[in-house]
Amino acid sequence: MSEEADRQKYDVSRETFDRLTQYVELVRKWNPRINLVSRRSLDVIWERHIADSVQVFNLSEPVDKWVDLGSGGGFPGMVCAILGREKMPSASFICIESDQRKVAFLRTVVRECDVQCQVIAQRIEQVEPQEADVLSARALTDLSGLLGFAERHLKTSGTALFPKGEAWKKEVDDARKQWKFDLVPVTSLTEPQAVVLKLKGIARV
Ligand SMILES: C[S@@+](CC[C@H](N)C(=O)[O-])C[C@H]1O[C@@H](n2cnc3c(N)ncnc32)[C@H](O)[C@@H]1O
Repeated sequence: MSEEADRQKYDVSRETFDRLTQYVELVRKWNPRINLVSRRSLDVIWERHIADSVQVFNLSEPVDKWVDLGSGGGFPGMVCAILGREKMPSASFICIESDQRKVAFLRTVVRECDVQCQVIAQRIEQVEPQEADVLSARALTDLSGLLGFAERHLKTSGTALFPKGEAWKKEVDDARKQWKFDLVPVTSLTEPQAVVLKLKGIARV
């Protein structure tokens, strides 16, 4: 596919596409040292990680504050911050990550790609409550664990966006023993068995 077709597929400006391209290059450069994504998935980084993150971003209305937990190499949080510069210019984006090497990577991306994103280098449990409008997290922990983090960091009226693999229904059943929430499972555009769980009204049972 040509670069222009790719850009149109993600529906972003030339400037945003260039930032994403620069970010992908940094992931490729740092990956052998700190394993940001699996080596295999590096070959399909656009289809697997960028597209996965773009679809999370596209599930949100414009908001003021977006917080991504356990951001690792920046999926989906850093991609959302890059898209947000163009599409949600008044939003602030925050990535929370406790691994210092990954934090160093994320801060390099912020600097070199000129992204507006705060990187908090602490454990999620220790960061002061964030009152986020949107909370995202991919590949961090099971849904019950994520809802515990949402209780701390998501506004009562906020939305959680959690990509999940094919075992998502079991995670939802388990979580319902302790939590109530309104759920919309959105079929993943990158993997037909996977979903992005969109949750609101999260509260303990
Ligand atoms: C499996 S990786 C997923 C990274 C990224 N979200 C992705 O999907 O590519 C999980 C990340 O969460 C971070 N993490 C795990 N527990 C954490 C905690 N309690 N506080 C902050 N970061 C945490 C790890 O350091 C790791 O980078």
